[in-house]
Amino acid sequence: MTLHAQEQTLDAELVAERAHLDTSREALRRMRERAESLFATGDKVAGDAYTAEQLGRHMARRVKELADDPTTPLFFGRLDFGETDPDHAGRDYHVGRRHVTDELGEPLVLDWRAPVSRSFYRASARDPQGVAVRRRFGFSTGVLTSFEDERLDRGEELGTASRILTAEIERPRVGPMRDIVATIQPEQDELVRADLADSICVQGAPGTGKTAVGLHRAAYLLYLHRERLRRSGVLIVGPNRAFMSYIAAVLPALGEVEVEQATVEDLVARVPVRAVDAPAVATLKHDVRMAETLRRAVDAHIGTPTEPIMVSDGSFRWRIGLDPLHRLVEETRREDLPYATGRDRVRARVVGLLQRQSEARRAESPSDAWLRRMSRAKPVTEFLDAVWPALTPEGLLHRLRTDPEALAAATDGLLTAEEQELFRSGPVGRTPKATRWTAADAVLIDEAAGLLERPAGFGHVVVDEAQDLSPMQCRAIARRSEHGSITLLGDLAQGTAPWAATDWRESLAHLGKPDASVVPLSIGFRVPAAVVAFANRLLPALAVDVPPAQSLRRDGALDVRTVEDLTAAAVAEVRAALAHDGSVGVIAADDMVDRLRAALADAGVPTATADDVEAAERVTVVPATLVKGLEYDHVVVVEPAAIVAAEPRGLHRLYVVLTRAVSRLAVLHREPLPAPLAG
Ligand SMILES: Nc1ncnc2c1ncn2[C@@H]1O[C@H](COP(=O)(O)OP(=O)(O)OP(=O)(O)O)[C@@H](O)[C@H]1O
Repeated sequence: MTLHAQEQTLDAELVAERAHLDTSREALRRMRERAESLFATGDKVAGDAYTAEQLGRHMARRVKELADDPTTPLFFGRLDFGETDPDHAGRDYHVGRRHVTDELGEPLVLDWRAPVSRSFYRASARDPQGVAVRRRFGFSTGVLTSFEDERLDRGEELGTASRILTAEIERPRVGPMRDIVATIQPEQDELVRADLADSICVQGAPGTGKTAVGLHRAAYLLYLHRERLRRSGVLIVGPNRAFMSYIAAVLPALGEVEVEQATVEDLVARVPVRAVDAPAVATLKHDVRMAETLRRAVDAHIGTPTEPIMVSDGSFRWRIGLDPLHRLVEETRREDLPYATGRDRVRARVVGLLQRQSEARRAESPSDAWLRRMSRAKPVTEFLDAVWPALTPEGLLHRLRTDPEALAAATDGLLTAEEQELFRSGPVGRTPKATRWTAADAVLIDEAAGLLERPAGFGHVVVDEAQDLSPMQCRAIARRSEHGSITLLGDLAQGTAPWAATDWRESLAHLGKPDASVVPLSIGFRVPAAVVAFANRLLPALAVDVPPAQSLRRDGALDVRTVEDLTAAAVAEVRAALAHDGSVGVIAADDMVDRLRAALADAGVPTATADDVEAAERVTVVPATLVKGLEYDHVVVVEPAAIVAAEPRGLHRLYVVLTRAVSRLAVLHREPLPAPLAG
């Protein structure tokens, strides 16, 4: 074929693909219209209010799922199967964000999560999986502009050399996080498509796509186990509000609108947090020994019966002797139920014994009203209050804080006398209500609540930035995933909390998933190679055993320089950065942030805050403690020494800060660089 003829063929193919895109968009529009009209008539056809509501919710969700964003491509790939494939001989499929079918129900676009689509991510020249040609499409604001073929049947494979993949990775970043369905890499896909029953822990250097993998796994599991997970729910846990708002749009863009997204603080928010613990106190409260302390404190309330129960019932008087009462309490204790369930059980058993006596005398079964009356009879309640008193989580913690004897008994052999004193230090109100609780108290109160009543669990929980969870926070998550599985995502090198994990096995044990596999991700998609090399200088000083990051990105720029006036230099750097596309993040120690914001405002550069991901301003000034998990196209780091000095694990913080840049990193310093960087 001549060059000209080849070009003509390519043009004709592009035209055909565009036509397919138009047809698919039109079909999606019809699907949505159908869903909308059903939604509108749903309440008229449904029999009762409950069904109408259920149906209404289902249809509303369906309409949302079928939303079409004209700026994102409806499909991004195509698979042409070879003539000899047993299942799909000679067929071709477009792969996209959701299923689109024509009026006859024939697929126009296959959901990326469908079994066939798997080959789009996993087929290779060595293992073509029946695929003759894999095609990737290039788009520009929703318009199909190019495609790229890999003839797997001829042993051709582009891998990470794909032009379209490179363009996607190197795209200047703006605004919130986006999905990566078009370019999920094989090692990521393996994690995304892991079985629902499998709990996994992903250890990955900055920018290796851990967050992306976690979110896509949630979407994949919801697709595969829709009914089950809709009932039990899927939960995404992240470190702070800024991060949650950064990732919030990814799942809805994939059609998944019903996933709960929360910080650990949100999960345990049973009491308002209105006080701050001294660091040593917080560390003690997050220690796993607190779990045993609370368990013992709850158990200590279970008493021994000392008197029989006597209940008057009209002309009858029932009596339960000490022996059966002892047996009944012992039996219930052995059942190891949540404490409040145990209390109900003891009450029910007492009423059962009364019922037996009544039946023997009256020769008839008692009515429900009688059973209710007996269960509320004063002697029964008094007995319960003596041997199995009602407890509240706040009351339990308050008692430990205010009653040294109760604390000593609960921590015997667990906490030293000094630790007990430390635990009781800090102001505490006269009553639980009057107490200003701290963030660590909230975690303890949640633990106590879990001992009293089991919380409803989720079918799957994705935990991001998990290296920063304390043992007690891990347990809070474990309670919510007891019967489900988890995806734990993190990087030990980025641990900045005082209790940060140094070994995933320990975290997994606290999370109740000791057998989960720990899988590394090593290819970085965010940070350019030169910047990675610079940040990696810190690794030996971080005292963690993790594989260093490798970058897929050869582009990017690093500029480290000494300056006289930090603020003026930062303003000049931001101005220069604004000449490029993409977002600009100025990261500094928390106490420098206001000054930088003010200086930028004076220079006529408006700035946004990290939690406002939809902000019109392109420049965000972010305190170093809030930047975890985020990324900016151009990052300006101001005075690394101050970031390190601000907290005990300051070098880990600096490692996080230096790995936020997508295209360019400028490091401005007046003081000498921290030692490991100065090499
Ligand atoms: N397969 C991929 N194709 C294109 N972009 C990708 C891919 N995987 C990850 N990315 C992009 O790389 C960047 C980093 O991804 P992500 O935030 O998930 O990494 P991370 O490992 O969670 O980082 P951190 O450790 O800093 O939290 C994001 O912009 C993400 O969209």
